[in-house]
Amino acid sequence: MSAVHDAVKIGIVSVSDRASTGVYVDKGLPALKEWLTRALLNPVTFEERLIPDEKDGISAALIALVDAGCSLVLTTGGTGPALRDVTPEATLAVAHKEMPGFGEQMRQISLKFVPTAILSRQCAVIRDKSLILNLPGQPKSIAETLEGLKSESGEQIVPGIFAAVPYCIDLVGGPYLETRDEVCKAFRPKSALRPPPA
Ligand SMILES: Nc1ncnc2c1ncn2[C@@H]1O[C@H](COP(=O)(O)OP(=O)(O)OP(=O)(O)O)[C@@H](O)[C@H]1O
Ligand SMILES: Nc1nc2c(c(=O)[nH]1)N[C@H]1C(S)=C(S)[C@@H](COP(=O)(O)O)O[C@H]1N2
Repeated sequence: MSAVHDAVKIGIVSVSDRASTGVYVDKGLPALKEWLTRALLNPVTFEERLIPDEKDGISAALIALVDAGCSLVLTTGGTGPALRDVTPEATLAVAHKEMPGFGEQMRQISLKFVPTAILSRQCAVIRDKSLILNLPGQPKSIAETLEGLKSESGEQIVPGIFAAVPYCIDLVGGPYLETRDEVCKAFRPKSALRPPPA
């Protein structure tokens, strides 16, 4: 498997005052790893951070992960309206480009799960050759936004945002990400599809 799929380094960042100080056990990093391992065929190396809701510390972690070669960086937590929620500000502070479609689509998807979806200010940006994506803090929101909503028979009712992630990473010069269709069917234009190995 690993011979035919590009290796990828992914940064995962859980932003939580309480989990980072041990008030509760962090469920964000395990949920991110579980979903990404299930969804991707590529061999993945994870770079993990569990940090408090501090803007400068979050920005510094994002820069360090991009500089370490992470093609994709996912954050969870700190996207709401509370005073301490500053993950979107910290993300925008390191942006070279904003990718507003991801935040818009994630809020649309999340409305299928919770009426408070619009309280998340989650955003996505490009920095160098990396895509940085904010997800809400509720651990269950990770699979909800990445994978979307499926019926009991597995039929996709609302597509998750991860379907657009592999092509986005192609466009910024990153590795060729391939997904398990039953978890998340990635979309690329035909002209961008890599021919299967002979
Ligand atoms: N990293 C996490 N691990 C486990 N549960 C979490 C985590 N982050 C959030 N949650 C759960 O989701 C709820 C809402 O998350 P939210 O990000 O709003 O937390 P918060 O009120 O900002 O506090 P904190 O930053 O201390 O996690 C929390 O009350 C908690 O039950
Ligand atoms: N898919 C999904 N999106 C969600 C939620 C959720 O449970 N599932 N929670 C909402 C709530 S209650 C809040 S306050 C905001 C912000 O959450 P955060 O501050 O933990 O990032 O995300 C929203 N988006």
